Amino acid sequence: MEGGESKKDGGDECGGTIEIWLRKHALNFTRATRHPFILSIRDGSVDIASFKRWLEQDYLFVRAFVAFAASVLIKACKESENGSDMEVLLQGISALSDELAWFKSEAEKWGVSLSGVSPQPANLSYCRFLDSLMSQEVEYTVAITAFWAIETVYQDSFAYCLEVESKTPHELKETCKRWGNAAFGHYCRTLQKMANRQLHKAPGDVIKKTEATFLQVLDKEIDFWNMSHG
Ligand SMILES: Cc1ncc(CNC=O)c(N)n1
Repeated sequence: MEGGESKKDGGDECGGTIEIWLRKHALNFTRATRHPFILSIRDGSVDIASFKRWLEQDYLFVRAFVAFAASVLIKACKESENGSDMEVLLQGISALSDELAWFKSEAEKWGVSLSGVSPQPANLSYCRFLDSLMSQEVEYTVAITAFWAIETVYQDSFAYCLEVESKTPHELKETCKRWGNAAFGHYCRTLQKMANRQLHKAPGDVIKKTEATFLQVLDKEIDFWNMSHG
């Protein structure tokens, strides 16, 4: 621990609320980040049709995620103490712009057409959930924690596919690096500190609501991976 700074603001790497929840809900977190689809990428047995299905659906998801990210940014702007949160989120949105461009070029590479894709039920359900979190009534604490969880599931999942022992096919390395790279890992840890800081000063009912939302994100992510089975 470096000095008292991280303790005071609730950003404690081992004792923050988020770290407690990650231990308490380790089974759910593992289900979301070690899904059979991810394991199949990591061991090289991945079915390319599954990968293409995931790519199509995730492109649609990310378009909805941009709107959610913008809503989190607005909440951060309204919380006067969160000047630096606003900057982190703005950078995140800027990265999503590159990400949409990446989806288009990746789809072309795989001969996938993104224009005719319709969202699967699990995707629709996840997008509706994001919509519900965009409401003005949803506290910044709830929204920033959901945002952290959504980004972190991808970071943790794809970083696992890049570990030295992994047998991830060469053609999928780029995809894994998109979310599994060290800079994205750092971004997720920054989001985690932001969420912890909010939770540190939140009233009990908001903390409860945030924990339930975190668990909902994990369930939605599992359902999303399940779509790749077809
Ligand atoms: C279903 C899902 N969850 C998280 C992410 C990662 N965030 C933005 O890209 C994603 N692309 N898709």
